[in-house]
Amino acid sequence: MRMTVRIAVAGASGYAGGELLRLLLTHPEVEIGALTAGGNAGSRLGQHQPHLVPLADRVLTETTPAALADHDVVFLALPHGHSAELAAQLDERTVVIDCGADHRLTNPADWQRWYGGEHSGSWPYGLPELPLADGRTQRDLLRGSRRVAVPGCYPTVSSLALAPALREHLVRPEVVVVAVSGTSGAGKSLKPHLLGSEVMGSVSAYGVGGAHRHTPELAQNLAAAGGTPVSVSFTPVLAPMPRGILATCTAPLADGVDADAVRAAYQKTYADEPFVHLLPAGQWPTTAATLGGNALHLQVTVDADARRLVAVAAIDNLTKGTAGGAVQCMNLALGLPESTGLTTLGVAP
Ligand SMILES: NC(=O)C1=CN([C@@H]2O[C@H](COP(=O)(O)OP(=O)(O)OC[C@H]3O[C@@H](n4cnc5c(N)ncnc54)[C@H](OP(=O)(O)O)[C@@H]3O)[C@@H](O)[C@H]2O)C=CC1
Ligand SMILES: CC(=O)N[C@@H](CCC(=O)OP(=O)(O)O)C(=O)O
Repeated sequence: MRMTVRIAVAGASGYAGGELLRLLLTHPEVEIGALTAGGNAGSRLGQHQPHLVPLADRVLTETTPAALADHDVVFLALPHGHSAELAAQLDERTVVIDCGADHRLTNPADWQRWYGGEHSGSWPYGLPELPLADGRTQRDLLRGSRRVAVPGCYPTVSSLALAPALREHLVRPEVVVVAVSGTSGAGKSLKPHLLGSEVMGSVSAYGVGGAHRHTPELAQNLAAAGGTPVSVSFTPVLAPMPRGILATCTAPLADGVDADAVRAAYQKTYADEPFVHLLPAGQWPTTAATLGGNALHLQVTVDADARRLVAVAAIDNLTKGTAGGAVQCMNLALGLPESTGLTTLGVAP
């Protein structure tokens, strides 16, 4: 049965907001309502998102509860800390999907340590494919939900790369993740380390030594998968490309585990997942193959000498890593088929 879902996007001038609109424009059940921004309210959307031609002449309005009222679904693509107060003023029946971090962490002490200030509480975590220790997947907690916290882009790719190994107890719960990201992960606002002359022709680590705020989010996800606390060493790396993340994830193998057991577990876990693409043995993910699509490309093997599992995964940080994941969650919340309006097709070369 066809339904018309009226949606609003707060933060429509930003990278995440733009990607949401690119996907929602081809979603068969969606009608696009309010588009809001901060300082850029009053300007044309086409000035900020020239690729969204059908919406070019829409004018951005201020981000207020009144502007977002009377929509079936409100996407919040705002900087951290802006969602809670706004969401509290929206009707409880409205589906609110927050791309920011405000409601991702379940432990208030983690929120205080990594973000500071009062914790606004947690919402169902929007990573449908995440396998859980009790045999369910996270999508079971998202069906019909009126509030969803979309994951950070690094936790999306690295959680799905490692979760099957933890759930099947193929590794010890001590993981190491090194993930290379394109610059759009940092948003549009001006940051000195993201100036063209600083980024071009160079790859650099940041947030080194367990200092990145995605560390507790990843630990939370992997604990949910394995049913036991997981120690996480996470190092993000910035690369001179606009989109894409490649995460290399390793963990010590449990006794007796070999490559066949690892591959079988990953095949079983993701066999029916439309957006997790386990590559044929020997083929390794590239960010280029994921661009513009909602697929996570994954490969896994063992390093027999080092006795470690090695999983490598790639996503488009703005699609599967933000907006595509958010649309999956909207579909689940509304009872639509989860893949509606989404594609695994990338853009190449
Ligand atoms: N980029 C990514 O890969 C990912 C982003 N996210 C999350 O999505 C959210 C948006 O990120 P992103 O799009 O990259 O960021 P951008 O900086 O590109 O966009 C931010 C948006 O928020 C608006 N905004 C900023 N301040 C205010 C304010 N005070 N009141 C109302 N609107 C405001 C901006 O409007 P204006 O143009 O008027 O300033 C803009 O539309 C963040 O929480 C981010 O953490 C999550 C996963 C991945
Ligand atoms: C390259 C880059 O700077 N990436 C961002 C992560 C973006 C992301 O996933 O977002 P949230 O802010 O929603 O958690 C960073 O490291 O802060």
